[in-house]
Amino acid sequence: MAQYLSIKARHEDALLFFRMGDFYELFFQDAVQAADILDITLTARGEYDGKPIPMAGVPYHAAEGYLARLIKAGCRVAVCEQTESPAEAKKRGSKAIVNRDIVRIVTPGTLTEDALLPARQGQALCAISLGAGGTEAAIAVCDVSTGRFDVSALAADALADTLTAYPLSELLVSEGDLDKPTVANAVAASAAPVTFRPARAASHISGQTLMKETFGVSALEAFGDFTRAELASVGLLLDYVKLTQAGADIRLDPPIRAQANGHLAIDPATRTSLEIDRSMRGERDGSLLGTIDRTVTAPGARLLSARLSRPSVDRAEIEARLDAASWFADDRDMVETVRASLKAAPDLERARTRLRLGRGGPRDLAAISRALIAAHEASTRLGEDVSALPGKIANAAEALNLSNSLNLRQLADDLETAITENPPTLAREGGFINKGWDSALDEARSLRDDSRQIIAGLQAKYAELTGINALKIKFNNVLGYFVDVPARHGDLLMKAPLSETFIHRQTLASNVRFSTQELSELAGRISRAEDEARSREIAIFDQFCKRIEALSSTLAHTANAIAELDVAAATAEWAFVADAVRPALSDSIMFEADGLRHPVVEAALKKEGQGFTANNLSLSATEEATTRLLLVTGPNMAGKSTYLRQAALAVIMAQAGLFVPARSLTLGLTDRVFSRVGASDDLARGRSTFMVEMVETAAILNQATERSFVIMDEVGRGTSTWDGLAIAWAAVEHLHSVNRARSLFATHYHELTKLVDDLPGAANASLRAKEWKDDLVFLHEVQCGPADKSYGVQVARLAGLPKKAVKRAAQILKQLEAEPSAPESLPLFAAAGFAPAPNEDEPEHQAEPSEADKLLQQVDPDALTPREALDMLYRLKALSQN
Ligand SMILES: Nc1ncnc2c1ncn2[C@@H]1O[C@H](COP(=O)(O)OP(=O)(O)OP(=O)(O)O)[C@@H](O)[C@H]1O
Repeated sequence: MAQYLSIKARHEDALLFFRMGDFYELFFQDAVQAADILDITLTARGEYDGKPIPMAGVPYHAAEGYLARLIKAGCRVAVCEQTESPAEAKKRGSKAIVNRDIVRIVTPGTLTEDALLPARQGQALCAISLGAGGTEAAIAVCDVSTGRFDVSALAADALADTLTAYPLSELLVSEGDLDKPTVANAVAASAAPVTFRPARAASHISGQTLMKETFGVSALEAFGDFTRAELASVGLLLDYVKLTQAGADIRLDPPIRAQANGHLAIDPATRTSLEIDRSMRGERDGSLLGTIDRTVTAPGARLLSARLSRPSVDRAEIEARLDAASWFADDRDMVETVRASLKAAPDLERARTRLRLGRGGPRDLAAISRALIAAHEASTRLGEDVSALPGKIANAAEALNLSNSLNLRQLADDLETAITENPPTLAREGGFINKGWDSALDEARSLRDDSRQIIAGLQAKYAELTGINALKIKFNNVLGYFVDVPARHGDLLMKAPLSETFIHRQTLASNVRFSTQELSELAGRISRAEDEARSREIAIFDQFCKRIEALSSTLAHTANAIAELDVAAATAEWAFVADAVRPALSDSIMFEADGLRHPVVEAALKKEGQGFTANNLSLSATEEATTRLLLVTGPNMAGKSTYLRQAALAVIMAQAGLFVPARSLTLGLTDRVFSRVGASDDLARGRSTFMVEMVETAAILNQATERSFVIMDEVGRGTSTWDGLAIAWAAVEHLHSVNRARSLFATHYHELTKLVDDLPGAANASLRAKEWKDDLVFLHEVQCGPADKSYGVQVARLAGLPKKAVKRAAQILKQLEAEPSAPESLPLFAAAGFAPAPNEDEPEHQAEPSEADKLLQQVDPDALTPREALDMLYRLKALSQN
């Protein structure tokens, strides 16, 4: 208990997994909490302060599953192992306790086990740090399971957007930054578990020191010119990795400095509403990624996911990705052969990292060998002449071809020869090295096997000696090898002369067990040979780990090449299936789509045997007279949202370097995509539906630039009609005249369609529907010009509203339409020649009080006689007419 308590005291914030033999035990409050989460038995062991100590335990060989559940439930787990064997402890005295120490702290952002990680998704542990002025920030992001490590500097108010572009599993924040609004905002937007760290961990000095230490360099220039904030974020990150790895060396690849503004910015609300990698229900199914992902390797799947989450703004990079995909798209057979080879490649990236971290096993060695062989095979399919291939494929072909690296070839060959077909997860289980690889191992094994043979022979000899045919030689963990006879023969062996050979060990209800001198000697020989074999195997395993560590950066390169090739082939494969094309990129600010479709809606309709109607869209912010803002109207359910979303998705896919579902698309590179689609409460952050809608609208109107792409759906519907209409009206004008972004604006306010008369860059489009025999038929076709009406009541009927209610709604609608105060007569529309939105930089004009105002200010109504009041009214009327 003293040992337990001293270790626990250092890890108050984590559940302590205290290794005792074959179990991890938890005590006190930890036990109560874990028993509750894991649904395991809570027992008690010993006493502390006169009270029983609550205890719960999990078997070590099944610990991964339990760990996964605890992490999912938001816990952190400190794993405490026995750092010596009981035999070693005994050397210090018969009562000595085995030494124990923390070997690792498992947190949501530092997982490496396959069982604990989704294979097709990365995990990002991210540290954020603010510069001294509070406007500059930096983030350091790593994936402990693959070794990737990125650092970037950015504006503080871009933190939230950037964070949500990563598959964030844990966010590290310095306690010194706790009260900064930009940080609080980023933390709230990220929705990942947050770990607060002492401010001293986030110093640029600590960042410098740790980085030098980790990568064994004396100067950091080789990695780039880091800002103070970047170094501080690196310090925060590396300090935490070190802490959770309990002093083991940090094993990350050298940092890649992501370019500031190197990505298409997508804010968290847009990300969610466009369902890029998660559907609204939080699942991968039904998201864009879930629909288009045809990768066959785990690193490929993670790369595709990263590209969709962080599309590029670098034209050369996007073109290079598209070149690679196009090369495959021209040759379907090539796609099939390469994918077939890659399919056999296990997750090299994570296997490599587990081995580097000392958490790997023989299965990871086999994974590396199989991945290298599969990758080599894929590279040979790409053709002899690498120079004829597009850049990315040529690079991958060279990296994967084992003939280009003697060391890798040797490693792959050796692993293939040495490691058995189905090796165990843990090296100490043994039996994973093939016969013929190591003569000392073979010798130990044959000694063991020979002795086993002799033991098998002993059974026949003893049966003959005793005349007991049912005599057996068995083995268990308590007695080791023993002679087992049915109970009725027990006495015979316990009496002379047989009792001289057979030594009684155990009497059970139906059996009696004995040992013999000869058996014990043989058992000793077997166990020594087994120990020898095991330590030989572990030594061989360690040698392989060292070779892998030495080749670590080459292997990282191989894993990247596998991912690149896989994504390019998968893009082409999806293009075949979905009839997608390569987008053309342009420098002018345009969006010209012919026959554009929504990949997810189309796939869903296809499953039901229905077709999807493709539509065109042409926007350009380059020239004044062309349409940059399209007002989209149409009945409910006509396909407005789908039309808007497919355009935004096409921008994202194209800039991710993927093909787009269209007959053709030309896209002027976009700096940001904004989407305000549908509204939901964000009660956790104390925001009502309308508030959320306005916050998102504000973000767009404040930030969208001429290079941005904006879709806005039904802005203003969360409040009263007139307020909503007024807000929508103002938003359209602002988008058109101030932001000047390429925009699609869907609305049910038909009054807005008149705006195009005054806004030269705006036009109307509508989705067609036909009334047919009292029914409504949606054509899903976009046409020029505004829609005639909403058909809301018809849609309500389709949705199954009670007949009585539908009838009543139709009646009310008729009345409203007939009333003189219908929207057409609103003052809002009288002012059709709407003045341009006031420029924010200019102070708003303060009108002088009018003569009538001045007069009114002097009047005290209570002091007036009725006669004077009437006079005053005449004077005011005269003044106002002047
Ligand atoms: N181009 C299309 N081709 C075929 N079906 C489509 C198309 N667009 C939309 N749909 C179908 O119509 C349904 C409704 O589309 P959507 O949500 O875009 O309509 P909406 O006009 O935005 O409706 P509301 O105004 O009620 O929000 C979709 O779920 C889809 O099944």
